[in-house]
Amino acid sequence: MTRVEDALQAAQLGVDAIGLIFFAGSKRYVNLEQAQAIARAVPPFVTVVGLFVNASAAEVKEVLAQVPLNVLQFHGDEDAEFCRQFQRPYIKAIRVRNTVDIEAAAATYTDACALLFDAAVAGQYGGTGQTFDWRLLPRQLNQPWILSGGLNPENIASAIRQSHAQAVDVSSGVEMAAGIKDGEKMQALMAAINGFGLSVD
Ligand SMILES: O=C(O)c1ccccc1NCC(=O)[C@H](O)[C@H](O)COP(=O)(O)O
Repeated sequence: MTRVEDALQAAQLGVDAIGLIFFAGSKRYVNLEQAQAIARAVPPFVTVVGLFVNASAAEVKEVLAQVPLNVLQFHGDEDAEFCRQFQRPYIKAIRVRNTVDIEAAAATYTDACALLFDAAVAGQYGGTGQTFDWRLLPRQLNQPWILSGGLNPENIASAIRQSHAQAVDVSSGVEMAAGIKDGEKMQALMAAINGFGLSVD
């Protein structure tokens, strides 16, 4: 989310969480002022996730001091020791190429509140709009996990059926332009997943 109005509409549609990207290399980057406005505007029952890519600990702490984030999401090459130092639950994003990536992540980020499985696209960390082979996903994992990567109103139901995901994370699939959400697409996505009873970010 980069705009208060998009975050409010998502909250109205019933999402469980919204994400704010503090990675300057993203088209969806938000500065501290934007982030504060969005985080303060959303209702208290919507989890505000702050997303970082290979930031320094000082950068993460600076954001935490100024923006009320509930959860941190690390989308780069951060190790578990780095991720667990901030007194916030954390999500570790994994760019999936094969089942070994998933098994290694589950063995490494044991204290993550969730693992997020995303598409692996060379030279990009996330928000790619690309799907990956959902058959690689585990039937059972001793950790909550989130399906991500190229999800949109058209493929979301099939993705959930095939992957058995209990939570999904969607970005470009509900946008009209990078960082600008499309209200109709968000509505269509939520309608498509209605009935699955899962978490949406
Ligand atoms: O969205 C970005 O611009 C981004 C850039 C760098 C790292 C992560 C980024 N997004 C993180 C997300 O959690 C996205 O929702 C996820 O990658 C899925 O994106 P999409 O395939 O566009 O739905």
